[in-house]
Amino acid sequence: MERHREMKNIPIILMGCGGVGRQLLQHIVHCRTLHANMGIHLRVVGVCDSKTVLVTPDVLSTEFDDALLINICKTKSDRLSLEKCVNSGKCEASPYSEFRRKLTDIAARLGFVLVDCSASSETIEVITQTVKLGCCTVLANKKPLTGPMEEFDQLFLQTRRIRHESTVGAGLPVIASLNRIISSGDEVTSIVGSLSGTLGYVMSEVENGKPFSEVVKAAKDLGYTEPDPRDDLSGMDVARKGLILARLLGQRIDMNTIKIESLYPDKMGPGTMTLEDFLANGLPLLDNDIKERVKKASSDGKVLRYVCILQNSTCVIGIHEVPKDSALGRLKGSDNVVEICSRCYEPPNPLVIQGAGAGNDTTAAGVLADIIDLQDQFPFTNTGK
Ligand SMILES: NC(=O)C1=CN([C@@H]2O[C@H](COP(=O)(O)OP(=O)(O)OC[C@H]3O[C@@H](n4cnc5c(N)ncnc54)[C@H](OP(=O)(O)O)[C@@H]3O)[C@@H](O)[C@H]2O)C=CC1
Ligand SMILES: N[C@@H](CC=O)C(=O)O
Repeated sequence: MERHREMKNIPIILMGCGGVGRQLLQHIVHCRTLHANMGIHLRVVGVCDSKTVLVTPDVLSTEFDDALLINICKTKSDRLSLEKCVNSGKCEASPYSEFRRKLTDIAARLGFVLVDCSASSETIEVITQTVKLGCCTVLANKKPLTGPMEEFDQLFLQTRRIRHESTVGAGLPVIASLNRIISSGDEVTSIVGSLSGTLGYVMSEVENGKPFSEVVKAAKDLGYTEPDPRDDLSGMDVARKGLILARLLGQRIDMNTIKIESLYPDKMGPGTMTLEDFLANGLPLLDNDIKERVKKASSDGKVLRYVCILQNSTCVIGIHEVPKDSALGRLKGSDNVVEICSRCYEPPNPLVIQGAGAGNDTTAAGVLADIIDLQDQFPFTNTGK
């Protein structure tokens, strides 16, 4: 029997074609049948990186076909320019300087989901502009949510059109769970967690006797770290997650109110050392100190974990010695754990969310689920079979 089904076409423009962005495009291609059965078609009409913007010639009627999407992934993973894809499908390339104008032009004609898989602090303006024009946004990038409070407020004026699950805990349902608790009037009293896949992995590997410098490089190769792993080691990446959670709880705070412990000295920072120099020469200088801290903790039956504590309107971030048999102490690899205490989830029985907290696959899966979650913002466009 023929089943007629209403379909939704959801146009997508992707910013950032690195590990997460490429994986997202692959997930979109692999999920075609699943999404078709759900009555959804994800129509990618634009992709950009830091230098080039690719868009379809007519965003109202054309889209990147799957062969082009796969070619974009291959081109970027071979570290070539997106311009190389122009001959392999229906698309036009422009320099990044035209990006903002192009996107706002498109947004005036077509509602789309602007997906931010970059690690840039410069995307906030175009996100806010297009959302104002009626578009939706999905973020893996934490920076647009962790700038000045006014930027956050501006963006969240359109809260129904914003999803950002992957900004905390990668694909884990941390934001969704917290939003449900908040919207039910259940007052959150604390959130304690190991929120960095990189630092979780690093701490559990140094515990096994491996040198700090080696495991940081391994975390980078596994796709857990930020583009510059110092963003993880400085605690900034965790601080951004802490700030996002705090702001969701209604705290009107900025990054400068968060107490952060860095795992490297200022003199090894991005302002003074190149990334290459840091990885080759800076990191090994930190091995001994971490080894000694691991040894000391172990002599007390404890292990080191990099922890974020949100309590009494403060956010504190740094290394703690925790019992080996605690929820934090048992963490392995890149897993995150988040414990939320509230009236309904009173200590010692918090709501616990645990699982893979970094990696391109799980992060891109979180982004894709967010896109699908926005389907109600898009009309039925045709009747398919
Ligand atoms: N990896 C993980 O486990 C997780 C990552 N995230 C977040 O996902 C985001 C992406 O991470 P990842 O894929 O690992 O990062 P990558 O460094 O692999 O990729 C970043 C991409 O963004 C592009 N880019 C840089 N600046 C801009 C800009 N101004 N406009 C558009 N694109 C730009 C880069 O372009 P070019 O190729 O030209 O350099 C690159 O393609 C980050 O914000 C990260 O914090 C969140 C949760 C988990
Ligand atoms: N670098 C981050 C990636 C996810 O946000 C981490 O290690 O957790």
